[in-house]
Amino acid sequence: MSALTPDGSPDPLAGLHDALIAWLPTQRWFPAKGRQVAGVRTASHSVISRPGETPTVEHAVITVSFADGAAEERYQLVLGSQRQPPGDLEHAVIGRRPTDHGDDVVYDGLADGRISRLFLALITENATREPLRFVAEPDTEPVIVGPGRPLQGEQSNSSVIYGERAILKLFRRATTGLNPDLELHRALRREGSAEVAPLLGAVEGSMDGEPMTVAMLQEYAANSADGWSMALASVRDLLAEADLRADEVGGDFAGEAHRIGKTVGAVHRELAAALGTRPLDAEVATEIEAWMLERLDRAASAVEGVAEQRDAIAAVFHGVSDAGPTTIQRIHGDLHLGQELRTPTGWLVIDFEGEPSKSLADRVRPDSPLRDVAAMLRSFDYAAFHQLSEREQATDDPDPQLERRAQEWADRNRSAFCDGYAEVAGTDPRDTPELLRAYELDKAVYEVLYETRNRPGWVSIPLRSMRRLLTPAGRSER
Ligand SMILES: Nc1ncnc2c1ncn2[C@@H]1O[C@H](COP(=O)(O)OP(=O)(O)O)[C@@H](O)[C@H]1O
Ligand SMILES: O=P(O)(O)O[C@H]1O[C@H](CO)[C@@H](O[C@H]2O[C@H](CO)[C@@H](O)[C@H](O)[C@H]2O)[C@H](O)[C@H]1O
Repeated sequence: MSALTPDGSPDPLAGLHDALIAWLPTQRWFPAKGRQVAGVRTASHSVISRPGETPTVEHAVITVSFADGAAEERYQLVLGSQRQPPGDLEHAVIGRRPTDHGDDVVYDGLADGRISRLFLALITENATREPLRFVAEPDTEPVIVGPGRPLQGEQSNSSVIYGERAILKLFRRATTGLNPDLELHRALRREGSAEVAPLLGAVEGSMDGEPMTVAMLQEYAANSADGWSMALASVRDLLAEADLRADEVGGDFAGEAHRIGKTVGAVHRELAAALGTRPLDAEVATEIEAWMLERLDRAASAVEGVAEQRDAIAAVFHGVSDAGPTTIQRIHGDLHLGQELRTPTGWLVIDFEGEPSKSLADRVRPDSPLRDVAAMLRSFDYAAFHQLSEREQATDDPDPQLERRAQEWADRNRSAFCDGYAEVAGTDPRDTPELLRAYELDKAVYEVLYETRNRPGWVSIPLRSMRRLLTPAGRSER
């Protein structure tokens, strides 16, 4: 463990390394939970608060190394420290750090309303606290400055909400370059998109001499519900009513699936207008197939169920080369029902960061919009079979009738989504079934890996879909 920063100066977090090693794996946003952290060192560090202000507020990028020798990863921290922080910050404490005048308690800064308030104030003032630049988007109404409330729940990053008006997201994984979430929200704002929450500001910094996105501020969609919870409620209603068809159950979701399809179609049109399109030519097709195969081989070496089907899946990926004339463009890259919010007036798409495990270069690569469409079709499958997979784990007794009904829900909502998408995008995804199937299988392979690492109890959901997509019946079920 080094006590020096890359420029040779003493590491300002040196006294905290052991505490950070213990704390990181307990954080929801830290993806490498199962792996033992071997060490941390500071890659960059700055103090945001003014001398004498309490609490002291620091921004740091730390480099994390792992006991299994895997590649190091970098994460962003906002830290607060004070001799004796208020008792309600107890849950956020990371550790103690010796100073010249005694120990300070260091904690996760976003848990402290004083610190989230400072971030909002600095964005509103377009302030610079070297090397960080706090920027309000041009022509936005300033948000009334006040403390933020940390968002609870499943997240890859960390967010705070300001009085139902704005939401600030601190990106945890530190990468150089413009974060696609900020980049695409900026582009969509320029297009006047009604399908995303308007961007209000950002915090930008630098790392290794390159720009880096620290955080992003957006309008908060008050009174919204996410598509995943709504879809699960609908499936639950259907499975509880043995005698009714999906269209007869109170919680039928098809109208919403249709609206989501229109929303995704509109986002694709806007992204194409803002950032352009290119033909999916032979060279691009070969590249896309190569990424698919590379991830298939990773999944096959980790999961037996994938290894058994490896060649059959690889054959489906040829659908990309055989697609015929079509285009590529910037896309969302990790769409699912949880990335869609139902507001009182319609649907919003959130979180344009792309798949968390991909490099930035891969996440910003133009791709077929069918990657997003396929990801949504996968999400309808997930929602349909989630309850059944829990039931099967608990009882080990599959119920074919419930399975048929879950499949009925998936088919109904998948087609409603495609209908809505085709109405707005002007192309029907079902007109290129082999290309769509290639993307759907690629997503299922990704999900098998994702679930194996993060939620092993869920892996049966994508494995089941993977098998279905390889059967002749799976081809026509749309
Ligand atoms: N603009 C918004 N308005 C209301 N809630 C939002 C907004 N953006 C995000 N959220 C809420 O925050 C959660 C996490 O946001 P997301 O952008 O997906 O973060 P992450 O990148 O950490 O996964 C979402 O599931 C949603 O509940
Ligand atoms: O939301 P993230 O950007 O962190 O995306 C990752 O996590 C998602 C789960 O939260 C994961 O999505 C998978 O599970 C969903 C249900 O929880 C399901 O609706 C999706 O279809 C399925 O892919 C996503 O793949 C992953 O990148």
